[in-house]
Amino acid sequence: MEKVLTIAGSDCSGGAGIQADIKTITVHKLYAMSVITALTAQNTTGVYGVQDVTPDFVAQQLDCIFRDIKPNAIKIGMVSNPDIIAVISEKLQEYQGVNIVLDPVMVATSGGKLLKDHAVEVLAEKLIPLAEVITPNIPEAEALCGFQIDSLDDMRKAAEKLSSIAGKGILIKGGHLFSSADDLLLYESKEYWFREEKINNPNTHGTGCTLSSAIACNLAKGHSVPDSVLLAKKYITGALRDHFDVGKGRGPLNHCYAIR
Ligand SMILES: Nc1ncnc2c1ncn2[C@@H]1O[C@H](COP(=O)(O)OP(=O)(O)OP(=O)(O)O)[C@@H](O)[C@H]1O
Ligand SMILES: Cc1ncc(CO)c(N)n1
Repeated sequence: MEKVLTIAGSDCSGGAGIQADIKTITVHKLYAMSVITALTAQNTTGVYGVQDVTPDFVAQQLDCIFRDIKPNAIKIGMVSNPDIIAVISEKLQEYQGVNIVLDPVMVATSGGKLLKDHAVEVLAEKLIPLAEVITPNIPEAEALCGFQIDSLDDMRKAAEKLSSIAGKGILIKGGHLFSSADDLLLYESKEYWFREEKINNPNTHGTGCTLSSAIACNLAKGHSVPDSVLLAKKYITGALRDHFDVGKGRGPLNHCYAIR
């Protein structure tokens, strides 16, 4: 059985972060491991507290995993601050981590900040180049490339700009744009569009975490990058179509119905 590691923050309400990743990896019938970068006190209505793990303890968790069980793919989510980013970058290079999918998490669906402002440049310099695929949503892509994205054509321009800092694939998620949920992958200078109708479901807490860990699962199974994104897009669309409704705010996905 392939092993997938998630390096991310904990969401105590179970919708995003480590919890969403472990559910996704398990539904893909793979073995899940986790390195926790931060504890968050959050639920479907907001993020109420963040407690970062020390960089040394993040390093210790990574050492324990890589000295014992080598992951076939790695998903990186919330990384919180520059020191945590630096340590993850060093360790992934030391242990030659493969199939790295980086979700540059900055702000939660409910609005809470999950990455310090001054950490964006460090993320771009130290982690983004190591990734097989990065998966920014529209606001994250705007923060990384420095201009506003209002159209599918702007998504294309942003992907091209990001290809100068990203190692390989760039997937810009269109979930935050108007009426469609079209995602654009730029991989090996080729464009792939993954088009889906926008589902009228306000419960999108954890969609980004789930999509990136599903891509990591598919890479671990040996699929190509474009095929991994296609399968992950089907997974997320299936989970959204279930119209699961938990909590008082922007609710989570139902992983039990993502693959039928
Ligand atoms: N209402 C929707 N209908 C269909 N697909 C959606 C919808 N909202 C998001 N998606 C899809 O879900 C995936 C995640 O995109 P999104 O832009 O929501 O990520 P995100 O903002 O990083 O998520 P989060 O921060 O909530 O974890 C993308 O494939 C996107 O197209
Ligand atoms: C821990 C964590 N990671 C990522 C997100 C983004 O959805 C979130 N809300 N919480």
